This record gives sequence, C-alpha cells and structure tokens, in this order.
Amino acid sequence: MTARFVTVTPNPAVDVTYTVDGQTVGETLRVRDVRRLPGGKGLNVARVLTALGRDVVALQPLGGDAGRWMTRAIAGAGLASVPCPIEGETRTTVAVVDGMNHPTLLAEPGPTLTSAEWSRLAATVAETANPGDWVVIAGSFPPASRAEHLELIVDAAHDRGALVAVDTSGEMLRAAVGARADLIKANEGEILDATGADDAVEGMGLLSVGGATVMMSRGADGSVLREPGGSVIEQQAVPGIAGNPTGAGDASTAGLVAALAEGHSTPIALAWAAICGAAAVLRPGAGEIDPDVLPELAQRLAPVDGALDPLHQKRSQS
Ligand SMILES: O=P(O)(O)OC[C@@]1(O)O[C@H](CO)[C@@H](O)[C@@H]1O
Repeated sequence: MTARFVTVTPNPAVDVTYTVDGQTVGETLRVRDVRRLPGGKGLNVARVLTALGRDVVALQPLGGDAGRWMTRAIAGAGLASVPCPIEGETRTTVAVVDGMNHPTLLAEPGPTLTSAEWSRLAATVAETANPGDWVVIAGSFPPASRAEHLELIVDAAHDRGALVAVDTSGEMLRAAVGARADLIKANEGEILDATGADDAVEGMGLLSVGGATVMMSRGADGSVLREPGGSVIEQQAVPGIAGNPTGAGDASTAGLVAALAEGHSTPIALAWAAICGAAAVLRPGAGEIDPDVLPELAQRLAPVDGALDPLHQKRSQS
C-alpha cells in the first residue's frame, strides 16, 4: 500500500510575502507585490507533497477571522484537511523579500492552545493516520507549549502504526528525541541551539539517541543526513538557484519523506530534498513548488538520465 502523509502544523500562519526593491532598516519599504498563502511549516510540506501528487491530509489548529480565512484558502488551494477549531486567533507571519538579501521574517507568537485543544488535535491525528503513513509535525509550537504536547501527538501517530517526522526548534526539538520521532529535521543553528554541541554533526548525534534519522539543512550549502547506525551522508544543493528561500526547508522535508515513504535509499531521498528545496526557492510565495521544473533541477543535480526518476514516475501515474 502506498503510504499517505498527515501534516501537523501546531502554529499555522497567514503567510504574507512582501516583495520590495531593497531593505533598509528604519526606512519606508514600498511593496511591489503581495502574496498571502495559508502557511506554517507543516502546511508548506502539505502543499509540496500535494504538488508531487501525494495523498496528504493537513491538520492545523485554526481560530478567529484569520483561522476562517485559512480554512477557505486551504480548501481553495486543493489541500485536504480536517478541521481542528480553537478559541484563539491564528497568527500572521510576514516575509519581506528583495531577491538579493536573506528575507526579513516577522513571526507573531500565535495563540496558546488549551489542554482540551491539544487533546483534540492528538485525537484527530489518531483518527486520520493509518498504519504505514508518515505524520510530519513541522514548525514552531504555540506559546506555553510543553514537551508533553509534542509527545501527545507523536504517541497518537505511533499508536496508529505511523512513522513520525519532526521539524521544529528549541525545547520541542529536544522533546522529539525523547518522543522517539523516526526522522528529525532542523537547520544548523537550530541543532547547535537545541543540543548545546560545539559542532553540528556532533549535535546530530545527540538528536539521534532516540533512534531517529537526522537531517540537517544548510541552505545553499546543501544538507547532511545521519542514519540511526551513525553513517553520515552529505548532499550538495542544486547549483545556481536564486529567489525566495522562505519555505525551501519545508519543501526539502516533503521531498525527503516522499522518497523515504516509497522505500528509496537515503541518498536518493536526500537528493530529492535538494531538488524540492531548489524548486521552492524559484517560486515567489513561501513553500510552493512548480512540479514542472523538477526534471530540469534533477538533471542539474545528477546529470545522468533516469538517476533521480522515482518522484517523476509517481507524478506521471497520478
Ligand atoms: O514560526 P515557525 O513555525 O518556526 O515558522 C513559520 C514560518 O515562518 O515558516 C515557514 C517557512 O518555513 C512560513 O510558512 C511560516 O510563516
């Protein structure tokens, strides 16, 4: 049976991307283009998996006017989701991009979830996930979240026989180790910060003690993956890619789990992470890809016909 994917975005956001002609702190920035997308890391993963032709259900607590906008926009984008209503108002995040500098991100904290809302979210995970599915928990957790909230969701997925990937930071990244997540993804800064290690590969070792495969994303410097047995694989980024890197890490997560779920080797999965990440950089909105550019990007990474076919084949069947 082909694995399905369930994404969990604990702190989703109305993602606003402002394109400007240059960023100077303290000055008025005239906005050339505005995009609003239903976002947050898990939703970005869901959008990319959907673009890859995968079967995905997106779960995210939503509330208030922004939550209602998100619900409509998620449906309008063709993403399958199950409602997880909350009392608080869903947040907005703003990325200011000019194509040359790193984007400036303004990230609101988001609403606090009550214990009952956490329990309902975990129950929805249990009702949605099936044996063999991948549950991808991605993004920051709302204010006042505790390790037990992450554990609740991971346990709900594991109890259903699903595998769990976690992409988060800080205390919740450490909690993913104790919760025995199957795959942990984070960037270099997040790994150093969460583990206190002097070196990121050493930090990856600390994150793997619960048995997880650990992937470290390094933007244009590629990525590194540590398998549970301790072997380390490096992957270069697709060369010569410029654009909006916001959400590129989420697209990488999608490429990685899509390939792993179908039983491809970790080097192939890591290459697909790089290809999907590059495709996201080429799109102006956060965490989107145009699947039509994937064959070209795969060629640039591995210029051998057919070397990186698996995800193409899936797309042409769908
Ligand atoms: O505050 P978090 O959850 O860490 O990050 C949220 C966010 O900035 O990350 C995504 C890009 O990766 C955006 O869609 C979203 O707004």
